[in-house]
Amino acid sequence: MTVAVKLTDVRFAWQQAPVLDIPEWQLTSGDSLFLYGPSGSGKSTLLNLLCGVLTPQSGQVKILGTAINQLSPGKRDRFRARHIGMVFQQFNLLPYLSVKDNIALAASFSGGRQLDADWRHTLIERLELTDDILQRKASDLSVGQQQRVAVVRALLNKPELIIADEPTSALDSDLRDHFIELLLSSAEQSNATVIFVSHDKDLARHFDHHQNLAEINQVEGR
Ligand SMILES: Nc1ncnc2c1ncn2[C@@H]1O[C@H](COP(=O)(O)OP(=O)(O)OP(=O)(O)O)[C@@H](O)[C@H]1O
Repeated sequence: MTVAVKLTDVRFAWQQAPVLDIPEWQLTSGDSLFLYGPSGSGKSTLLNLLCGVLTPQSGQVKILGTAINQLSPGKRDRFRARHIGMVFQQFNLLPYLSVKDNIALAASFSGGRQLDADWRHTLIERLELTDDILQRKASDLSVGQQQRVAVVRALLNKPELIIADEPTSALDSDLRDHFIELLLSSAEQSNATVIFVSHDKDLARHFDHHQNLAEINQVEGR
């Protein structure tokens, strides 16, 4: 069993206000985790530490054996592009580009990885992005369609770690379940580790493990 994520003595504060104090936390490669906790408890902050968008004031954030918080900003960006797929609340699609071009743009950030054209095709089919959708501008899509494009983009480069932050908040319950099944089965095909944050506890049943952030975070009242 290899370790995908390992945090040691991680502390993070926003302007002197402590948000996270995590003595130790780890995830095994290929696991899927549903992470929950009340609003303001630090879930998004933790995800941003995992993908190196934020760095902790102390401690170590190891992703796939690399201490991401100790890399220079440029190396961190390259590491993220190569190894981490992110599906966040705002899908970060470029509104004036077509869906096809949004996907092509993600492929160009592959961090030097060779794009697998068959995998791209499989993802587009699984997430039911029809030719009509592929030609449309991202700004003309429904929220559900944008979410599906965001998943294709996140999985395209076969990242070892997939981080999703409330990606299904705008979907009805049938679409939501379908979306998660697609996300998880696509991740499984590339043996990726998945961390999924949501307020909706009903979604937990899709995941191997469930954890309340309060179980690993020692900051009082979070
Ligand atoms: N950019 C920021 N500047 C200052 N404080 C921040 C910033 N982002 C978050 N915080 C604070 O950090 C704490 C944790 O916020 P975070 O967004 O990580 O929580 P969360 O669990 O993801 O919440 P939610 O479920 O509502 O999205 C909150 O008290 C929040 O006000």
